[in-house]
Amino acid sequence: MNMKDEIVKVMAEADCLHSDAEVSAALDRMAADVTEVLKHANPLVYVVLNGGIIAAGQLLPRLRFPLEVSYLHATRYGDKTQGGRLNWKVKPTEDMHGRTVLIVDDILDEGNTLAAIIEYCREQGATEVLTAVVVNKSHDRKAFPGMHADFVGLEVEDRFLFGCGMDYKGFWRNTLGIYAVKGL
Ligand SMILES: O=P(O)(O)OC[C@H]1O[C@H](OP(=O)(O)OP(=O)(O)O)[C@H](O)[C@@H]1O
Ligand SMILES: Nc1nc2[nH]cnc2c(=O)[nH]1
Repeated sequence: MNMKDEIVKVMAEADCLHSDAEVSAALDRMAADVTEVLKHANPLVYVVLNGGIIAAGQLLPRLRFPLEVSYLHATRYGDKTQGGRLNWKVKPTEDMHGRTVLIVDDILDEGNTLAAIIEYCREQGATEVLTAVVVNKSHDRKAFPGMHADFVGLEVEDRFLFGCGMDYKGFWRNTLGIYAVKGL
């Protein structure tokens, strides 16, 4: 099967775990929670590329207080369904010394990605580093016991997901709804 046919088939056979409307409602709740905590903090928001693009694009316009936005690029899955060593493609460039930093990503799975980013931001002098993810995957393989995000939209089951920033072989990041690959 060629790649395009495979990509179309994966979506046709996928299980929709959360509809567009459910994700949208979760983002509303997240935005309210983030606002409550950070409305006076003048945070520096870091979007984690590539997966955090949709999360940030949907969450940030819901935040009606002053903030700055930048990006970093760190990846450890590539086209695979299991993560490897974290590859920093672009490190943060803004001065975060003394700042409250909010990291925005699509998913907290094992948490190695966010753990490394949090550590890096603290080393760079951030006063406080908070994290926001659209989904937290429920399982007992977190990077360390108690690893969690500060703001979570939805809890999802332990399957390989795509949509809302998460890719299947580079495709289908461009949905709001969240899907699980058939059989994975
Ligand atoms: O909690 P973890 O097990 O570390 O996994 C979470 C990370 O995995 C995905 O990124 P990925 O490495 O697939 O890169 P991408 O964002 O470019 O797709 C996702 O966007 C998170 O950043
Ligand atoms: N696309 C995708 N990327 C991930 N990164 C960590 N977990 C996942 C997942 O379930 N799907």
